[in-house]
Amino acid sequence: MALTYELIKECKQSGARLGKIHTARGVIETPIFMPVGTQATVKTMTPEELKDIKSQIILSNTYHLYLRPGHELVKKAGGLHRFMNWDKPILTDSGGFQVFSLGDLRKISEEGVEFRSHLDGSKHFISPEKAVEIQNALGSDIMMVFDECAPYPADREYVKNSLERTTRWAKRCKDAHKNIENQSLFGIIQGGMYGDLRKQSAEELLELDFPGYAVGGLSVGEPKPLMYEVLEYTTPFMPKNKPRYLMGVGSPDCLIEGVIRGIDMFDCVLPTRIARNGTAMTSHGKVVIKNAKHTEDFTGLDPECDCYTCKNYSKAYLRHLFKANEVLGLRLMSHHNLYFLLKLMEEIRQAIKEDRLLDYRKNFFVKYGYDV
Ligand SMILES: CC1(C)O[C@H]2[C@@H](O1)[C@@]1(COC(C)(C)O1)O[C@@H]2CNc1nc2cc3nc(N)[nH]c(=O)c3cc2[nH]1
Ligand SMILES: [Zn+2]
Repeated sequence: MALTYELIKECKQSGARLGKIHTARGVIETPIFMPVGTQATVKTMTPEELKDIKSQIILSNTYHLYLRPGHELVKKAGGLHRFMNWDKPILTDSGGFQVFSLGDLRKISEEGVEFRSHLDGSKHFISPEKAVEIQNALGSDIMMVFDECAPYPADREYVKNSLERTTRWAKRCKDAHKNIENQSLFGIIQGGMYGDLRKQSAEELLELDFPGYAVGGLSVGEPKPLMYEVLEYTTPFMPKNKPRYLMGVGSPDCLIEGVIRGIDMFDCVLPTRIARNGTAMTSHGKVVIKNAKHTEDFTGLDPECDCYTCKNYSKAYLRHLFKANEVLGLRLMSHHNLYFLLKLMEEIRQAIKEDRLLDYRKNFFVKYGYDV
């Protein structure tokens, strides 16, 4: 079955919306946060634990899985869902961003991108057609077109040429993605920080009629207010009846601000990455567990969280695990951070239902310690 989006409700106070994405592997309630499982695993978490915290969909990466273990091997294993024992939806990023941010010595041409692997320096070439072939082998439910995420900052002429090539690549991806049942290909809007170029990219890609669209080229080091401004300008050009995905975001404030500006889907390595460094996102802001002040703090990580970690372990114990380099510390902190963001999205969905999203934002920001 082809992926469809059901618009349930538009928020009266903002651009936020409540929706459902219907896929062959189940329904995804939006707005949604997607835990990142770059190399076919959401680091330290089992699929059962991900289900326990109500993960509806996870993200994996074409670039990484192509380099290791190889998409042909994953295909032989029965596809990515079978390989990693995850039977819910998977979205794969196309490798465009990773090639530019991780690969080395990359050479870009109309044909595609030549780059050296960040693993062993071996030379590789990925074209739009190859990116589709890899994602088809992986069997992800949502595939992304092969695009160029323009660097930040970048001059207008570069961004314009880059977005026009990304549109040509998107067409090639669409042509290569024929008759692939149960795998939907999303377009990615580029245009850097230039409003008129964002409009041009959106209009060109809408002509290709993808079942969903992402906003790319953001969360690349630009100030948050600039990201919000570009979003504000871009989402109105995106179809109302299709999912809108903001790539690489993120932090609690950006998730709320993104939803308010009409975004339905988010992904970011942030919650799991900072967890492994010992930082927790809690209802009252960040907690850096290795801080000495937690040495004899026998209370839970977050008094308002009912996750497994917060119900069963103290800050003192978590601090001990991190000081002792115990793997359990990474697992418990990752569990909490993912639970925290997934619960935030659930509370945002509820606030949209009850037309109180802006009040929710204000209360959350005050408690978390953000500037209101
Ligand atoms: C690469 C890694 C680990 O993911 C984080 C983090 O580093 C980093 C690197 O620069 C900072 C901001 C410091 O954070 O930004 C990543 C999260 N931002 C992001 N992910 C994206 C993925 C994308 N994929 C595609 N196909 N196209 C895009 O335009 C695109 C844009 C994106 N923006
Ligand atoms: Zn918790």
